Amino acid sequence: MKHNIQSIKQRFGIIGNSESLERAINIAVQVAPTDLSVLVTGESGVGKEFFPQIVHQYSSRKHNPYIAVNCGAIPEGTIDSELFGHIKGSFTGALSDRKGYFQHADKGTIFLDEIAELPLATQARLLRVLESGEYIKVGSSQVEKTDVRIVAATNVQLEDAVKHGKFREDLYYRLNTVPIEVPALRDRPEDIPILFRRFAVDFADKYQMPPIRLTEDAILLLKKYRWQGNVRQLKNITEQISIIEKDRSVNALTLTRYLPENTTLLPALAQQKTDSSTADFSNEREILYKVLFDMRKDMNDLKKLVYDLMENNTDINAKEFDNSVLTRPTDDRAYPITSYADDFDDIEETTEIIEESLSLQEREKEIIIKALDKHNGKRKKAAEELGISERTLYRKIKEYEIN
Ligand SMILES: Nc1ncnc2c1ncn2[C@@H]1O[C@H](COP(=O)(O)OP(=O)(O)OP(=O)(O)O)[C@@H](O)[C@H]1O
Repeated sequence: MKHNIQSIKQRFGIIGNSESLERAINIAVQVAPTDLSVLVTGESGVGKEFFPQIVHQYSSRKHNPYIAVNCGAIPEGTIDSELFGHIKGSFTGALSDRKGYFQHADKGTIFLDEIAELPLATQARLLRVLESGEYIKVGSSQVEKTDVRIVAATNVQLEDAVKHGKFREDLYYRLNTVPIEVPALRDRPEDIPILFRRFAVDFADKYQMPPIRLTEDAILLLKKYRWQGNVRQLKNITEQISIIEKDRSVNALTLTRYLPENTTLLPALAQQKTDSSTADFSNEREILYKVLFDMRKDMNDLKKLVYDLMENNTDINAKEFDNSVLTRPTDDRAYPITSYADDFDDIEETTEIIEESLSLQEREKEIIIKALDKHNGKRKKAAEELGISERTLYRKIKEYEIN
């Protein structure tokens, strides 16, 4: 059956007309009626979650269960039991028999997100399901059968994980029967303005305000930006601007205040909100991070300028300073420096303080620990409060070795 790509996009709320995105959608629709496994790849925030849904909805399994499992959010100790179930008494706390997702999803589709996070032992169990539909519940010796279509997704290079012995090669080939690559936003800049417009209209609706619009220079800037956090980041920034800016016409200058320097840290914090009550908290923090980043950049520029001037033994006149270096993005005020001698100590001191407080990774770790403490170690709640996805939190916990 031939499906109209526009109606598919409309049905799933997918925005964008780029060839690479449409190609990915077409593959999903074409492979849907078969029972082949599908591996969806692409950077974080590109919209991978639409694809298993397309595969399910256009398959003969569409009236049966669709179960999405975030492998990265389940602790290693319980993942086998979650996926395959367990029998009563198989471990402390196993007070009764439990069905696993593979049993629940029988005759349907299971979406295994963040597949690279699966421990090797679980990978072996999964391979068996893929090859024969068989699995064994934790603590049991009885072989069970299931009829499940598997769609997996990952934002890491599985080939690398295979090379490093973290992912089974046989499982990789078995999953990768049909690969779907979802393009990064920077590789389809033509989709950026239309995504922005749609999000702007959606947030205008949500917050009962007129939609924000971009000026020409702002559109150019958006298209040039690297979007490490992809569509999720674009959506998040559109939301921030929609809430904060009174002037609904947004130019490039305004926009720069919301575009973080490209770092690995900020996109992680620029995740989609899950709960409106957490929106203010995380927005505030993101803005604070951005201000700190901008301040550090300004201070470094300033330091360099002062050292250069010192070295050249030049007579310093504040008026000769480039105002952009002395302008802080928070309020657009210039901070005039009247004499080098008077201010150099202050600058050094301030730089030290700022650099200290700008050990952002430390700060991030601290914030994560606080959020976990506050919610008695409950990752779901902590992730909600932090405005990041549970799997991002899981990754960060591992990265920072938080116990
Ligand atoms: N083409 C698109 N049109 C509309 N919304 C999109 C599009 N792509 C992504 N989004 C939105 O961006 C956000 C992130 O998408 P999604 O959760 O699918 O990303 P992902 O690729 O699964 O990322 P991760 O690997 O971090 O899980 C969601 O709110 C999603 O609705």
